Amino acid sequence: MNANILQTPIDYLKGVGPNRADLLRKELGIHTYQDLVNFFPNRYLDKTRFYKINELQRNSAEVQVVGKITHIRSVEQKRGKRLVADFIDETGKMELVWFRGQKWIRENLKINTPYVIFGKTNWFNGLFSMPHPEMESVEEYKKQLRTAMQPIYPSTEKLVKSGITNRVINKLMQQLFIETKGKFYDTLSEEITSELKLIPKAEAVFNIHFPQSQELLAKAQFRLKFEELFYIQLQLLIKNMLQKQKIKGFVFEEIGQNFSEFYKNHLPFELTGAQKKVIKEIRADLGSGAQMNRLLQGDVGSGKTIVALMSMFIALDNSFQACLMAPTEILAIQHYNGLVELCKDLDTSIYLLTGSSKTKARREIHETLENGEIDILIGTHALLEDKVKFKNLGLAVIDEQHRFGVAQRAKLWRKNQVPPHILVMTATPIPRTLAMSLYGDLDISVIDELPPGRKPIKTVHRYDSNRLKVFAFIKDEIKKGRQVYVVYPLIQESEKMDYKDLMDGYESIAREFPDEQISIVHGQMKSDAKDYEMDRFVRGETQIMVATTVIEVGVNVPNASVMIIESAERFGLSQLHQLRGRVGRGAEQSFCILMTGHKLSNDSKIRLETMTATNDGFEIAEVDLKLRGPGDIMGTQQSGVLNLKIADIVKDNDILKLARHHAMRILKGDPSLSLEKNKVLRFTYAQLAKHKNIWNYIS
Ligand SMILES: Nc1ncnc2c1ncn2[C@@H]1O[C@H](COP(=O)(O)OP(=O)(O)OP(=O)(O)O)[C@@H](O)[C@H]1O
Repeated sequence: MNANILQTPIDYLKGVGPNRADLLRKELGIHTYQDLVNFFPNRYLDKTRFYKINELQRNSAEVQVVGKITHIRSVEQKRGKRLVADFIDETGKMELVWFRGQKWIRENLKINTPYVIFGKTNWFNGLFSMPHPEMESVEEYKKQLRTAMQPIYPSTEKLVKSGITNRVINKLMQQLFIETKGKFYDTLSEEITSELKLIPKAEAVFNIHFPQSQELLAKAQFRLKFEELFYIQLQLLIKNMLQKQKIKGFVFEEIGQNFSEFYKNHLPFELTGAQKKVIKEIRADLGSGAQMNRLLQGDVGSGKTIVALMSMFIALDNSFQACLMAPTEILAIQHYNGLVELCKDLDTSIYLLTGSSKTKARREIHETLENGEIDILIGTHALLEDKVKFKNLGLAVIDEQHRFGVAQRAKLWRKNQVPPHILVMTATPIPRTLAMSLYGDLDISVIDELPPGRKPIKTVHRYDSNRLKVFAFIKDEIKKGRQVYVVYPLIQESEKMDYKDLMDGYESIAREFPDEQISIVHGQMKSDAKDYEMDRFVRGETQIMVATTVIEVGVNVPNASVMIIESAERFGLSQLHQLRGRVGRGAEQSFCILMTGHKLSNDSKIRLETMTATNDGFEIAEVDLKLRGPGDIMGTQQSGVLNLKIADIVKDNDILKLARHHAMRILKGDPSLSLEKNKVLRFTYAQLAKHKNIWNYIS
C-alpha cells in the first residue's frame, strides 16, 4: 500500500477529533496512522463466552453477559451519588453501577433494549454488580468486526478519564484498517518468511489487533516479535561491522619481550584453558588491524586480572602504553599492588593515579606519562581528566563496566588520535542473550572456568535468632587462622539507620570477640583511614572486617573464608553474588552466611534460595534478570535498546537467538544486503536507520 498514508497525522482518522488527537499524542506517543498500527495490545480477553447471570462466580475475571436494563436510579451515598441500573436476563438480576459520567449515561441508556455488557463483577449484599461496564446494544454489537480474543491495550488513567477507553481504541483501530484497506507490505524477505513459516505482514498486523483464533494470534505474535528482534540484531551487527571497517586500530603484531618473558618465567600459576582461550581471542583482535572493543566476562575470582595484564604486555611489546581504570579507589589500589607484585622481576613501570594522589605526584605522573616513561597507568576516573595525556595509549582496560557509562568509554577513546584498543572487564555476568542485545558493538569473551582447586563456597541462610550459633562458627574459623567479613547494607534512603546498624553490629562483634582485631570500613570514612583498615585486613593483622558494600567489587584476600551478610534480604542477587565472591579465593573451604529476619517477601525468598542453590554467576544473573527486568539491571543508559514494543527480552529469549542467527547468516552471505532476495531487508533497514525507531518502517 502507499506508504504515505501511514504517515498521515492521527487527527485525520475518522473518529479522532482535536482533543483525542492531543491525548493520543501526549499520553501514548501516537502521532500518525502508523503509530496507531504499532500500538500493540498487551493482553487479550477471551470473549467467545457469554455468561448467564446465574452462572456468575465470585472472584471471576471479566465476564460478558447479554440482558436488558429494567430500571435506572440515582442512589445518594456518603461519598457522593452513584447511578445504579437493574440488569436482567432470563436467569436472574444484577446491577450496573457508575460513579462518574452519570448524566451522559442516563440520557443514553435505553430501557428494555438488549445490551452486551462486559466487565469485572463484585458480589455485594447477595447480588452481583458490575461497576462501569463496557456496553453496547446487541444491534451495534452485531455490526462490528468480531474477534475471538479481545485485545486490551495499555492505557493510562488520564486516557480512561477522558473517555479513550479500550473500546474507543478498538474502534479507531477498525477505522484505521478500513481506511488503509488493511494492506501492508511485507518487511521480511521471502527467504526468511518461508524458512520460518511466518505469516505475511498484513495478516500478522490484522491478527494482532483482531485475532481470528488463538492459533492465528500466536502466529501473529511470533512474526512481529521475530521481526522486531531481527531488525535490532541486524542493526547491531551492521554497526559492529562498520565500526570494524571504519575504525582502524593499531596493529600489534609483535609478541615480544614482556609477554614472552612473563609467560615463560614469571607466571605464578598455570593458566586455565578459559584464560588461554580468551588471551588468544584478544591477541587475534589486537593483530587484526581493526580497533578492539571487547567485553571480558568472568565470574568472580575467575582470574581476569592476569588476562588484563597479559593483554597490556602485548601493547608494551609494540611500544605502546596501557592503562587500567577501576571504579573505586580501593580497587585501583588493589589492582596496582597486584600488578606490581606480578611484575616485580620485570622492569615494567607501573603507576597509580587516583583522586587522592597528591599534587606533586600527580604532576610527575602527567609528565612522565606524556614522555612515555610510564608503561602502565592504573587509576580511577582520574584517568579521564583532560590533563592526563599519554604519549601513545595502545590499550585501555576498564574494570566493571556497569559503573562506567558508554560516555566514559568514549572519553578513553579520544585519548589518542587513533583510538586505543578497549577491553572491558565485568564480574557481574550478564546473560548472554542480554549482552548480545545490549553490547552488539562489543565482542564478547567469557572466562567460564575457575582456577583449579577452588572449592565451591558453602552458602546457608540463617535467621537472626540463630546469631549465637553463627558467632560460634566464626570463632572456630578464626581459630583455624581464617579471616571473616561481616557486611551490612547501605542504602541511601535509610543511610542513618544503616550506619546505626553497622555501628551496633561492630560493637556487638567487638564484645563477642574481645581477643580479635577488627577492621571497619565504610563510605563515610576518609580514604586514608579506609586504606589503613583495608590494608591491615589484607596483611592479616585483623581477623574480622566489618564493612558496608564498599568492599563489594574485586577485593581479594585469599585467606578470608567466611562472608556474613547481614540483612541479606535487602541486597539484590548480583550484589549478593559479588559479596560472596570475596571469599573462596584461596584453597580453603569457604562459607557464606546470609542473615535475615523472619519476615521475607517472595522475591527475597527466591533470591536467598538461588544463592544457597548455586555458585554459578551466569545462573544467578538469569534469575536476577527475571526478577528485576533488564532495564533495572543495566541502568537507564542502555535501556533505550530495550524499549521493545512487542518482544520481551527475557521471555522471548529463543526468538532472540533465532533472530540473531538469521541476521548473522544473512549478513555473512550478503554484508551490504545488495542481493535481489534481500532487497526488502535493505529497504526496511534504511527506513529504520532514517527514523531511528524499529517500528517506524512498517509500510
Ligand atoms: N589460572 C589460575 N590458577 C590459579 N590461580 C589463579 C589463576 N588465575 C587467577 N588466579 C588467582 O585467583 C584469584 C582471583 O583472580 P582475579 O583477582 O584475577 O579474579 P577476577 O576475575 O578479577 O575476580 P573479581 O572480579 O572477583 O576480582 C587471584 O588470587 C589470582 O591470583
